[in-house]
Amino acid sequence: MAPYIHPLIENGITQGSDSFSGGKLHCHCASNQVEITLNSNVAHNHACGCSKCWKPSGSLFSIVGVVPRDAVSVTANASKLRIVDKEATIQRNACKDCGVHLFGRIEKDHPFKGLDFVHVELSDKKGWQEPQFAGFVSSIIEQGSHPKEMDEVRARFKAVGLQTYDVLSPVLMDLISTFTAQKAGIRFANL
Ligand SMILES: N[C@@H](CCC(=O)N[C@@H](CS)C(=O)NCC(=O)O)C(=O)O
Ligand SMILES: [Zn+2]
Ligand SMILES: [Zn+2]
Repeated sequence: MAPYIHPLIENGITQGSDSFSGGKLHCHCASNQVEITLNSNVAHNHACGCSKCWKPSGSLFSIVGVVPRDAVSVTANASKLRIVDKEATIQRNACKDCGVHLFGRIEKDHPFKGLDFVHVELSDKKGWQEPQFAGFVSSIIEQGSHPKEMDEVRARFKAVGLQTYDVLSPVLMDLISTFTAQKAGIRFANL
């Protein structure tokens, strides 16, 4: 059986709009949905195969992007949110009833602090940035995907025009290493 990556990929990638300025995300509860409002489009939207990012049922990957945390507000049923793992770098706020992750936030010193991680399929609007690449691809093996299926998974991404990486894209890896270098006292001119 062909690997099922994620609805935003399997239903055909919809290109985002440059003028799109955000919308509301809802959890999967039938009533009293948790709602968050984003006053921004996402950036660095990508498929993530890691075990910690929320995936819709039947999908091998999560699709996750970032927004400035100032652009995120919880606008309904905040009392249903709980942090999945308080020790994790990304504190993923999930609905305690349906399990959907609404937003992930970084509180510790980190290159991506200030950005919240969100899943745009929780919105019914169009215009969100389309997925740009796939990261943490090999991590799906840790959740039970057979190692021999990996060629097929990577080929599926390639077929829809997305590069695959086993950590993050070069742009994001460079951002992380730049932050680490600066922490160690290295100064770069003209960044
Ligand atoms: N192979 C590990 C990778 C986990 C991982 O490092 N995830 C990345 C991508 S979301 C991360 O930045 N995690 C930080 C965190 O979860 O707090 C897994 O699948 O659990
Ligand atoms: Zn819910
Ligand atoms: Zn992840």
